[in-house]
Order: sequence, then structure tokens, then C-alpha cells
Amino acid sequence: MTSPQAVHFGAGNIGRGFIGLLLHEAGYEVVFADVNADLIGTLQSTPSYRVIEAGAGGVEKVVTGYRAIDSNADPDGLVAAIASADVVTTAVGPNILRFVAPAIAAGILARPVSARPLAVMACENALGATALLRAEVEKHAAADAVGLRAIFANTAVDRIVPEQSGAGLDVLVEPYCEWAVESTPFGSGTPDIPGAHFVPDLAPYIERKLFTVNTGHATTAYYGRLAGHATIAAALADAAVRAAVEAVLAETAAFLVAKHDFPAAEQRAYLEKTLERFSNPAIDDSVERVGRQPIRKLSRHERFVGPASEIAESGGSAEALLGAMGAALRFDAPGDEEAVKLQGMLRDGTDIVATVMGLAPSDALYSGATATVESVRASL
Ligand SMILES: NC(=O)c1ccc[n+]([C@@H]2O[C@H](COP(=O)([O-])OP(=O)(O)OC[C@H]3O[C@@H](n4cnc5c(N)ncnc54)[C@H](O)[C@@H]3O)[C@@H](O)[C@H]2O)c1
Ligand SMILES: O=P(O)(O)OC[C@@H](O)[C@@H](O)[C@H](O)[C@H](O)CO
Repeated sequence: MTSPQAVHFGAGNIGRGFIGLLLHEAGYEVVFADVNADLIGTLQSTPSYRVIEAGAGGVEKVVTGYRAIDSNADPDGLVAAIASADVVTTAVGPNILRFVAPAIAAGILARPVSARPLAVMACENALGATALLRAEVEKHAAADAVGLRAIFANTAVDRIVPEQSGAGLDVLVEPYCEWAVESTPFGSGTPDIPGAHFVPDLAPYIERKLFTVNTGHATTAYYGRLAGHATIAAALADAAVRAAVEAVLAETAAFLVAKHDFPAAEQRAYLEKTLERFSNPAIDDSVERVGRQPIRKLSRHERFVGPASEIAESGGSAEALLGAMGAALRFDAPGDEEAVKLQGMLRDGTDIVATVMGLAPSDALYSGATATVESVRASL
């Protein structure tokens, strides 16, 4: 019997170090698709790579039996792989989904209607990333035809995978991981991926992950960089940074507990586990990686403005989140295209509250966000 096939877009850190690994462990032949020709060449010429879990309880795993396609150089091969695949996943970044959508649309249209529907799951740090991917796919293929041949499910993906220091394919990761996938789009026939956790309602999982792990991570990165720290673990060992992070996570914890009915003790344990993960001495995670793309991170439904808006709308205080947004605005990292653009916007008077944060004067967070931007501008 032939193995089921999964096409995975993005053979980077989370692609090789988490999603590719789980699909391999589930028995899929993984076909990595990437625009990085060197990386694809190395995958094509190397029969296996290691996923090395660094830290307490970590083990080493080996991924084998994959193929790799350069999505620029072999578009026909990519479409053919999608046409015969069981699963398509992505880990390319939310802003890149629109670029992978045309190939996915063509691959879906090339599938017979009688084939088992393709399971499509975007594994990005964003609310509704798969829904966004679907909307992009439907710009290239009629929604009816797509709906007959594919099932789209949102996911929440959690594993810290820092930038890799070596040139090879091996990936150093933290031992912890969680991949939650919404089950309802599949009815009773969820894909057979033992490492994934299928849940009927993804909202509590993705919001808790994004607004605890990613809000806390980004807060550590932005305050940590301002205090002169290079890594997340070093930043969190700084009492002033840790206090700022804990203040932010106290606001999101209260919000998450109220909105999703998590028992307060469970949220507290989740938060403490998260801070322990950030402090893993075996993971050298840079503040630049974690703070990357501050314009995306400051957008309306992301890790700061998302929870802060809902807190403000319910009459609560989002002072600590607003403070972290101020630190994000000060993320003056010359190697980060969005950071450079944001610094330009601060200097040229762009209405950042409207254009970056997506807030209008009628929004409860508007005045706090405006005061934050103005105070950062005044300090330049
Ligand atoms: N690294 C982590 O700790 C982590 C954890 C959870 C979720 N994520 C999410 O996973 C996604 C990927 O993050 P990462 O850290 O693996 O980034 P990464 O930069 O290591 O990997 C992204 C890969 O996508 C490739 N890519 C870019 N454009 C492409 C295209 N058009 N077609 C195919 N491939 C393309 C890049 O060449 C790169 O290899 C992001 O959404 C991120 O938020 C990352
Ligand atoms: O990938 P980003 O840029 O959305 O966020 C940076 C980190 O917070 C993120 O990659 C975490 O390491 C990851 O989300 C942990 O699951």
C-alpha cells in the first residue's frame, strides 16, 4: 500500500522542526515546497535530517522519506503533487499565504471530484490563517469547485523553533509542542495525524496560545531589546523585563479566563509553563527573531491590539498591553524590513493608529493607542 502524501509549503524552522516531523511520524510521505532553491537542493540531496529537542526531557528524532520541490522552478510538479496529495499544510508566514494560494488552487482544480477531499491546514501564528488561505485560493478558483474538492481547517501551532545556527537541515527545537486543529470541517473523518489534537472549537486554543505565548514572547523581545539583551532567556532573567511581561500576561489571562471560561488555576499553570519555556537555557532564541515584523504584530487582530481592544471594550484596563505596544514601536532593528518601515512612519507622521493598528476613533482602545504612539514620537 502506498503512503498517504502531504505537501508542506515552507521548509523552514517550523516546517522541518514540527509540522514535517508530525506528518512523517503519522506515516505521510512529506513533499516540502519552498522558494529557497539552496534549501530545496539540500533536501533533495540529503535523505534524512534530525529534529533535536533541546532541554529537559528532549529526545532526538529523524525525518526520512521526504521529497522536495522548488515552487518557482517546478510549478507543474508542485500542482501535480497537490492534485494527488491527501493533505496540504503551510508554515510560511501569514503574509505569504497569498503567494502560495495560486498553486494550491490549481492543484485543487486538478483533483477529480470523486477523490477524497484534500485537507488544507495553514500552520501560522494568526487567527483564522486557514480561512485567510481559503479566501486567497478562491481568488484563483471558483468557491464551489474548491468546496467540492477540499476541506479547510484552522489550526493553532505551538513549538519554539529559534533561528538555526548550522548550515544543514537538522533543526534544534524545544521539547514542548502542540498542534490543535478544528475538527468540525472534517465531520467524522479527521485526517489520521496522531500528533495533532482535533478540537471542535479552536477559538479558546488559538486565543490562549496567541495571547499568552505570542503576546508574552513579543513583550519579552521588545522590552528585552530596549534593555540591551540579545536573547529571550536573558531578557526574561532581567527583573524589570519580567515584571513588564507578567503585567501584560496578567491582563491577557484575566481576559482569556473571562472570555473562554478557563479555570483561573489552569490559565496560571499555562502561563507559568510558558515563562519556563521562554527561559529554556538550551534554546538560544534572539529578540530579533521573536520581535520580527512589528507591523504585523501591531495589527488589529494580532497579539497586542487584539486582546487590548477587547479588554478596553469591556471597560477594563489594558495599560500594560499599551506599554508593550510602545516598546514594539521602539523596535528599531535595522535588519527587519517592517521595523525600518515603522520607524519611518513614526518620523513622517503617518497615522499609525489607523493604518497599522486598524483602530478608528469609535474604538475603545483608540485614545490609549493614540497616546502611546504620540508618547513614542515625542521621545524620538
Ligand atoms: N519558529 C517558531 O517558533 C514558530 C512557532 C509556531 C508558529 N510559527 C509560525 O510558522 C510560520 C513559519 O515560521 P518559521 O519560524 O518556520 O519561519 P522560517 O523563515 O524559518 O520558514 C519559512 C519558510 O517559508 C519559505 N517561504 C517563503 N515564501 C514562500 C513561498 N512563497 N512558497 C513556499 N515557501 C516559502 C521560506 O523560504 C522559509 O524556508 C510563521 O507563520 C510563524 O509565525 C513559528
Ligand atoms: O512567528 P511570529 O513572528 O509570529 O512570532 C515569533 C515567536 O513568538 C513565535 O515564532 C513563537 O516562537 C511560536 O509561536 C511558539 O509557538
